[in-house]
Amino acid sequence: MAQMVMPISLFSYYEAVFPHISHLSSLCQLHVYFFPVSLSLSLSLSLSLSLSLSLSLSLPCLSLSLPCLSLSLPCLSLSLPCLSLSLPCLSLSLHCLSLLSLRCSFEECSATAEWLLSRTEIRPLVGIVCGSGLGGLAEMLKDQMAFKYSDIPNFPQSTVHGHAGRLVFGMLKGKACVCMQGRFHLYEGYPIHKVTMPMRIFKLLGVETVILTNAAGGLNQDYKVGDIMIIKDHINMPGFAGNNPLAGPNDERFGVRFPSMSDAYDRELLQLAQGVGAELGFGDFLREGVYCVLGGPSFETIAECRMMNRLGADAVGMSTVHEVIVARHCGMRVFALSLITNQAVMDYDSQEKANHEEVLETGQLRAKQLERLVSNMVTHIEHNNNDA
Ligand SMILES: O=P(O)(O)O[C@@H]1C[C@H](O)[C@@H](CO)O1
Ligand code: HPA
Repeated sequence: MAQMVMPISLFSYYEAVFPHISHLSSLCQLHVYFFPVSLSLSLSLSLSLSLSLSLSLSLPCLSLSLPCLSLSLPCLSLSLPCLSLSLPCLSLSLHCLSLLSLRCSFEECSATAEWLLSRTEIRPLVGIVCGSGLGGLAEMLKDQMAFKYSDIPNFPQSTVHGHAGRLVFGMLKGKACVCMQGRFHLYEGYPIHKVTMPMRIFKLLGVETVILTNAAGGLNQDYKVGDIMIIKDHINMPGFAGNNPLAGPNDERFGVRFPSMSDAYDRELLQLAQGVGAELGFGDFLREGVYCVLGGPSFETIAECRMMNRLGADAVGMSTVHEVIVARHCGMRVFALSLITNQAVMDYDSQEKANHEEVLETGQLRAKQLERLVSNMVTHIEHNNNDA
């Protein structure tokens, strides 16, 4: 009897059972067949073992699945085949797929945080993320203890030039800090949960305040290359299409299901930055504005830049917003800065073209001022936990 391959119904099936898995297709290959009996086999590789048992009822146009058991053990590398036997109307399947690791679960983040805490005595209250070409911020830390991303369990790897790929613990003007010398971007191919996972690790390390920096293209016609823009708000373009790092089941141990974002950028920290900037004599190039994130890696078209500008964005980039959402979700205070490394091209007569080399060069030109602004701010930030 003819068998019908139903890959689409397979993915809806899996999304019903594991709604948090958005990158399943890249991990395993499965076939679903209708009619008398079907057998399918799959293999999955991952850093954690997860076992799930589901009961599913399949009719030609209906597939109903009930997860019965779901178990995951972080930090164990194992791959097991999955065997599923289906009968026309009723099927019972046991899936030994390493799927839950994709979520960056609480257990996985805790394991990473514990791994780090057991290797350093520094208990950071401030977490810093260095944008493209701004890794010099990490060099300001005294009594450093640095870990290569490739040595940290569950941590993604930096793949972009200008992002060194080191997590540096140390003291900045007497305050314990941890600094990501290199961040992750959607365009590197990481699932959005993985891009933002370091924020949850920051939280579990004890971080209370996150300072994020990035390189961005200036959309506001008053901005000049080299300006530093304090981010007062953002526009999450990928979020409009449902690409939000909090999509999927919510783990209340991190935060609430529906976090507010109207207070994403801490207003006291914003005021503090204005004050510190004025004291340092940075008034001429210190701005305050709205950052718009796109997925990248292609830079924007002229029409896209004009559109974003009309929507109220002052600068455009490819990062930060996802991290901010996750940091706020788990209750950390957020302050963020964009260095305007290039003018976004808004005019069809212009010969300018955005390019990564220019981004890195401008980073070098303003690096020292940006470092002074951040380090002076850190000295003034007050924390609940002052034992560190
Ligand atoms: O990590 P950030 O946002 O600073 O990096 C920006 C966006 C792209 O990754 C890159 C483009 O030059 O710089
Ligand atoms: N667009 C997007 N991301 C960027 C830019 C830009 O012009 N400059 C630095 N990062």
